[in-house]
Amino acid sequence: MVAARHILLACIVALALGGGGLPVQAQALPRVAVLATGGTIAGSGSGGGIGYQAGKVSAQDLIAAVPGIDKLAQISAEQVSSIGSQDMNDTVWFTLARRIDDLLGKGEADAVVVTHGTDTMEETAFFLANVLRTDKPVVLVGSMRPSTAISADGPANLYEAVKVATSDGAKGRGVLVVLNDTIHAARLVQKTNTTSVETFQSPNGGPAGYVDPASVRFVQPVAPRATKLYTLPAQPPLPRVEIVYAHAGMDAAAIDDAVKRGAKGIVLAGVGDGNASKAAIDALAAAAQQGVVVIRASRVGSGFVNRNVEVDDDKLGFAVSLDLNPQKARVLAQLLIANGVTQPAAVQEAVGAGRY
Ligand SMILES: NC(=O)CC[C@H](N)C(=O)O
Repeated sequence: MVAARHILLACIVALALGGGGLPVQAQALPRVAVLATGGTIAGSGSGGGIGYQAGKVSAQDLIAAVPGIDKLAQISAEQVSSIGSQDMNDTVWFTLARRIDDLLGKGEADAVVVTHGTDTMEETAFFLANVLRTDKPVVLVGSMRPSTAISADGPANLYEAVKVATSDGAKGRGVLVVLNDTIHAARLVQKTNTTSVETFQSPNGGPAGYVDPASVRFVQPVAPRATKLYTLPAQPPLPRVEIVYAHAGMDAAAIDDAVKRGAKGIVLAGVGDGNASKAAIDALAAAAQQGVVVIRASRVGSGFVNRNVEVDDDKLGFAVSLDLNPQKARVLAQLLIANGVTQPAAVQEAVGAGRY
């Protein structure tokens, strides 16, 4: 009773002082670590021509080119690599994942922004989404025009990425991609146009949200965290998983060769609903019989790949990628195999378990 009265009194005092009764403390800006990997956002050309080199501008210079970014957050910058993302690899991925978990896990930063080339950004985003222990905001950002281009889109995109990373709405959403005023979830995002600034789309669910001068607006609910997080081996590389691209007149050669090269997994970038010629399906079935993880995905670019429609996945020992495109299915297969998950039913369950 006495305790209850004390609490009541404390509440009344707090209410009386609130809204002006107490000195207002200037709120410290959130701390955002920018980890730079290269890409067109750090690209530089000689001017005039269309050519440029990715990954030439340093992390510090990228940030210096964004007016007002220091009003959004206390920014720190680290150079993780200086590559076009066509050269992204397991070594950089391991470094990124460990550094991000360190920065956010030890409370050295409140959010992380990764600058990255756009070609493989969706793969890095999906990889990080499946291995990071932290649930604080991690935002990948890039650009379609180099820093020296007319109307370079990098500075605006970087500004918006920091704005999203520090927004309340980003909390609990895991890894996001921000470009062109649009926010995408790591699982759904895809590069869909070779050169356009609105290249990133989420064809199987739509964007997570939008950024405008006034706000960061999420239009999708916060999805539950991925049920499984994968452990990285002590050292790269991840297990070898190859993508085989289906086409009219396909024979078994590419699949048989992948098995001979020692692939532990094969992802079919199938026609239509993850389909392929009889010769290719037979070769995949033989690979699955030998313990190779086989995931049927699609080269189409949108839509889900479904089980047991034209292909008897149950009988042949295949998993299907659902909404994952071939390049993301490949990353997941690598992580699964590295974590000892190779049975078709367990692979299938893992494909469906991620965060949207
Ligand atoms: N627009 C881009 O970022 C593509 C350039 C480069 N190939 C990269 O992915 O890094």
